[in-house]
Amino acid sequence: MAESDLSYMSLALDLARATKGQTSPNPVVGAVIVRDGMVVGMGAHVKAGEPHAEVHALRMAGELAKGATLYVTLEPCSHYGRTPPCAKAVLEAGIARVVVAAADPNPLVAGKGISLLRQAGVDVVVGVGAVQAKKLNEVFFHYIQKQTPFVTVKTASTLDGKIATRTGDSRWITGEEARKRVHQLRREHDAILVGVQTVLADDPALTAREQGQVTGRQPLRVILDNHLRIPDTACVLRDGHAPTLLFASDQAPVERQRQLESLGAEVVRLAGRVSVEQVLAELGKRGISSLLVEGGATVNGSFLDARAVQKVVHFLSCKLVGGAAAPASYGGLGQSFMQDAISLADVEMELFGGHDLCIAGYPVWKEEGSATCLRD
Ligand SMILES: Nc1nc(O)c(N)c(N[C@@H]2O[C@H](COP(=O)(O)O)[C@@H](O)[C@H]2O)n1
Ligand SMILES: [Zn+2]
Repeated sequence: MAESDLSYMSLALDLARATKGQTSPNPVVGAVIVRDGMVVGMGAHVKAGEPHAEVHALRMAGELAKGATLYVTLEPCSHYGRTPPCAKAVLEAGIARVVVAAADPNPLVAGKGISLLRQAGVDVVVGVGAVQAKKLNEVFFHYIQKQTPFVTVKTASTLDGKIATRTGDSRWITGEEARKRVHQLRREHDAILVGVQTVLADDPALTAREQGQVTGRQPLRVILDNHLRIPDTACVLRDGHAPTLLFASDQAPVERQRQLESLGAEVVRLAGRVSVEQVLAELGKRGISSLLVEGGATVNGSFLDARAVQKVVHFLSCKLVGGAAAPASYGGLGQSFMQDAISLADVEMELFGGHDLCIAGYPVWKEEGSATCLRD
């Protein structure tokens, strides 16, 4: 692999990274076209339904694309979706060499883009920057294969593992810098989920804010509420910043559902008690590819017990509150033995404001789980 291949791919990865959070359910993709050592075109996929990264780069390069090398972070597509196939456009433009970071796991593409190019005589190299490209598109890779959202559980606790004091006070565990990062995380997700207990205790807005202002794309707000106990006055029903979806049991009062619908909320009734598996299947059907769970101990524990967590983002604040009755980040059944503790892989740490440590990693699941109901 040539040194220059890595550096041009790194530019393509930067272009893709810049669009994080705005292309769902599509991947983030960057493309760079190089001819005789000069960058003659570049582009990124900006929004689902709009042209793919390769098309933007080809348009910029124009005639200069002939005989050039295309660096692209995801395999050029071969299918007619919302837009025509990029592999065809690459061939028509006369590109001589294509360097791909990662193959596309979309079953409609899955290697066909690469084959099409190779069959037409284009020199194709696959795997340059693959690790970074796959991580950048971890949401897309999960969703396109499972059809359920990639779940990130975000929690904040004190150093002694508490998410609130014994009186239930939880504002604020972390400082402003860490909270800024949480709003960025919210903006990058399609939906954000809490349980009704969190709404009753904190009345959160569940919006993505910048300097106190609700700006940009907002996640769908999802509340797990078996008995429809959410009050009419709840911020998520009143502020109009984003739609609110309530998951309830089919035993919940029909009259209450009507009242909540008249306030603009959507209610989905599920057979029996609301389960993590049912919620994820329903959100997946609605095209929600990423879900940020910001629940209390019960909801977080339910996701953990269901083994339905792809990523953990934990803010650890250098504070102690003590109190045997003060709740911890994850309730639920939990593990009986330390040897069954769920380890995180690919752990990354970042310090915010000098006192809040953000630990992010990927739970390693040893086996498949079974249906887990929410207890409230
Ligand atoms: N190589 C590549 N570049 C892009 O810029 C892309 N957005 C994709 N996406 C692939 O095509 C599917 C979406 O197609 P439409 O936007 O509906 O036409 C997406 O699922 C990926 O497989 N690929
Ligand atoms: Zn394409």
